[in-house]
Amino acid sequence: MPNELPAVSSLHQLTMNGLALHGWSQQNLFLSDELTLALAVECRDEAATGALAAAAVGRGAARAVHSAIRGDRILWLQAGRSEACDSYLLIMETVRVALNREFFLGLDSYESHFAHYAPGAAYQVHLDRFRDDDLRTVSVVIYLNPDWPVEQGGALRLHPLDAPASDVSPLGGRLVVFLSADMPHEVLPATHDRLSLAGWFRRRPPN
Ligand SMILES: O=C(O)CCC(=O)C(=O)O
Ligand SMILES: [Fe+2]
Repeated sequence: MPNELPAVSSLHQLTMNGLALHGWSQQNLFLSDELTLALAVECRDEAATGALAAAAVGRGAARAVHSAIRGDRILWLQAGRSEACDSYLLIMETVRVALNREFFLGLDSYESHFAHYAPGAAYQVHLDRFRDDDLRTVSVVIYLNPDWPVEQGGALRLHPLDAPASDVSPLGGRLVVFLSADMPHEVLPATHDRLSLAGWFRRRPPN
C-alpha cells in the first residue's frame, strides 16, 4: 500500500525539525514579497484608520490594558476579510496539517491578529498559553516590515529554558514558530513602526 499522504513542503519540514530539536524555528522568505507587501499595506491602512485596538493582558476579571507590559495595538482576522488574508490563512492551514502529522497535536483551529508596535512599544517577557486555557499550543509570528536594519531594534527575544536567549529581528516575510507553553519571550522596543501577524494553533477542547 503506497503512502497516501501528500508530501510536506521542505520548508515546512525544516520548521518541524527546528520545533522538535529546539522548541522554536525561524524561516526567512516564508511568505512571498508580494503577499508580505499586500498584508503590510492592509495592516498599515487599518492602523491609520484607527481599526486596531490596544491589546490587553490577562483573562477574565484580570483582563486589562497595561501598555507598559504590552504596548501593541491589534486587529483579529476573520476569514473573507481580504484576498491577502485568505491566502495567508490558507498557507497556515498547510502548516497546521504538517504539525499534526509530525507531532500528533490534534490542532483544530488557528486564530490570528495584525499587530502594530509604535516606536518605543514593547511586550514584556510572557508565555502565550493562558493559565486557565491550555488550548493554545503552537505560536506563530510573521513579520511585515520591508528593510528592517537590526539597529532599529524590535527583536523578538526568545528565552528557551535550556539554552541561551535568541533574538529574531522582525524582517518582512520571516516566520517564527515556538511552543506556546514552554517558551518565555518578549518584544524589545523599536525605533520605527513594527508590523506583524501573530497567531496560535489551538488543540481540540477535551469533551
Ligand atoms: O511580535 C512578536 O515578535 C511577538 C508577539 C507576541 O509575543 C504576542 O503577541 O504574544
Ligand atoms: Fe507572545
